[in-house]
Amino acid sequence: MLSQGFAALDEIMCAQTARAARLELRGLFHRYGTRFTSETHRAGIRSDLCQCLCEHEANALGMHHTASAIRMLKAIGHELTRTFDEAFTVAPCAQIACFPGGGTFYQRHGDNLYQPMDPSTAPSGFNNWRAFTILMYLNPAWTPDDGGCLRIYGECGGVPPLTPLPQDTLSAKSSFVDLEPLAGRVVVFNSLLHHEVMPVMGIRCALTIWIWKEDANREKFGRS
Ligand SMILES: O=C(O)CCC(=O)C(=O)O
Ligand SMILES: [Fe+2]
Repeated sequence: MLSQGFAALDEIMCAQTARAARLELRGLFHRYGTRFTSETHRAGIRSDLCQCLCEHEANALGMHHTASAIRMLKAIGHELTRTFDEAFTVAPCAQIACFPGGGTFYQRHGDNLYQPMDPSTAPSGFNNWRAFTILMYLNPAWTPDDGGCLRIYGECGGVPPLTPLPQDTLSAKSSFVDLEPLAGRVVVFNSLLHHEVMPVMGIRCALTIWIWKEDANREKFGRS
């Protein structure tokens, strides 16, 4: 994974449980809408319904399949971070997200960004302290007509996980892979890698957990 910056693991959760978790997510959004700010919607960056949800909150809401999916993602996160010497934290809560179809999308972005600065004005640094993104998809019977592939661009800086990427790997010309959001599929990638959700025609649900790198940015960015 470290040489290319991402990995996909299939059938980590059985299709039945993924289907049940997806129903729970859809039920939650149907009942309560989303607490997530619509800033990013207004700016045309993303058009999913999305919010933060912890395992205990999922259980309290009776979303037990979702809770077990969050637990699974966190366990994968803990396994992954055990393989590094550096200090990482697995975020306590997940992001839950459903794209309602109709061409909804999440435009190309990095979950973290490295901003090289002129050293005479400001230190270079990362935008936040996400190191790895771990996603699980919950979409049984997904077909190519449903769209919604996760497109991951470019190459990764490899070890250590937050090695800045050369800027040209982030250019529009960089190569990409498309991964379908299949039920039970887990995708892990370096949070610096650019990625986007291609136009979604079906209803596409996913859970995300981020792994944080403990560093000076922690003070700057807080625990969000
Ligand atoms: O759902 C996906 O495949 C990716 C979502 C994403 O990029 C994000 O929430 O930052
Ligand atoms: Fe992202």
